[in-house]
Amino acid sequence: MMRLIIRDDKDTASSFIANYIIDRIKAFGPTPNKPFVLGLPTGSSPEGVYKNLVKRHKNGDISFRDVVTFNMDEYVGLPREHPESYHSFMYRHFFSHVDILPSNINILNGNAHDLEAECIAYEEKIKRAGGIELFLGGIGPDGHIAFNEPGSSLASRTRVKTLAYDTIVANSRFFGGDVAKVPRMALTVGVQTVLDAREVVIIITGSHKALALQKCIEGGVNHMWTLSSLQLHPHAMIVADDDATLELQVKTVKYFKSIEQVASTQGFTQTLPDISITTSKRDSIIEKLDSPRSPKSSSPFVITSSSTPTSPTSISNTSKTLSVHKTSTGLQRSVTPEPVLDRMADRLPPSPSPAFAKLSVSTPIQRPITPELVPDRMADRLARTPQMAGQGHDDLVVDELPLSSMGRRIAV
Ligand SMILES: N[C@@H]1[C@@H](O)[C@H](O)[C@@H](COP(=O)(O)O)O[C@@H]1O
Repeated sequence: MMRLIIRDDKDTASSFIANYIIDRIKAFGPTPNKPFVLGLPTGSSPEGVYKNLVKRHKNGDISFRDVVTFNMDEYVGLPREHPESYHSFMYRHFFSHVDILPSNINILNGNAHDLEAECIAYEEKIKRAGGIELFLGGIGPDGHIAFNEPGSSLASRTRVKTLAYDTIVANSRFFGGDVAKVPRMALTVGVQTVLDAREVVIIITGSHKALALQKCIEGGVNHMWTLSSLQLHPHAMIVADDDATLELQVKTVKYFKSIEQVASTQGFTQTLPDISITTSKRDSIIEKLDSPRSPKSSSPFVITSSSTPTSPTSISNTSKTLSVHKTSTGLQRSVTPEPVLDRMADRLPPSPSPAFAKLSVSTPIQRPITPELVPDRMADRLARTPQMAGQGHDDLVVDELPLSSMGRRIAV
């Protein structure tokens, strides 16, 4: 399920994420041949995360030498050297301060001659790098992720995008408050590009993002709040500060806080993707779990706890993690045995029954309904169409229905 981690303020949310990313990189153990692929955002929200990453790097806690990065987006037509280009932002806040190899940095080129080709090539490059291990992101106040503005397809991939007016206004603060100076278009990874990452971590801070957080967590999956697509991701985590939770129900906040608390007191860290499980292995596990049981293909996987070392910055300092293990017994999953899709049929008496037969359309049902509460005038229209009688529509013709003392009779 989606995790929501709540911290008091932006600083503690930022350091939580930075520590989390460092833990992930360390656990992955990247090498030049097997680098850790990290998706990165811009914006004011992740600035604190970068600050912490740089600090930890300077302390000698983490190296980015074997990390490959893919940025989410870039403005179209803004010179790369412009202080507000996402290229400039990334070097200013992160790349210039750590040991990442310039050849490992990938940012969309918003000045490419052929923008569409640039986007296609970017997707290809991500694929060639083995896919994104962890995508860090922020959101706009309208719930957009990267530049996937409201209404973006949830199946979208890297492409050219016209910015929504809300975003132009919000981002004008980086252009001296002048809306006219904000580029109208951007290149952005798609919603599906983000969902393809093995893990997604989103930072949301400030009361101006509270409605977006509420829509994305308590609302349904909706292309008008593109972050809500994370509900479909098996390993998504949102890290919010208190202010960003202002629109959430109290019980939602309490529940997510309790998950973290219980995990910590019970000695479980909520491990996300098993680093050793590659996409293909994961897919085959899912396939096995989904395939019908047979002596040969039955999938003996069960969720258990195991002891593995965790770093001091994990959610708890205990040593248990949740992971998938093989067992010698058969499939053990605590799911409802058979999905029960529709119980309504059970409630209807078996047909034909006298009660059911009475429901035929030619027999008006008498339902006392207050006149002004009848919004559907169809019955009236049908009754006023005498030519339909005798034309094979007898079953549709209803009598002119007298008003009863209780209200009005209608036919269905
Ligand atoms: N394309 C970026 C998004 O990736 C970012 O999440 C958003 C929020 O920025 P901020 O964190 O400054 O609110 O800004 C832009 O629209």
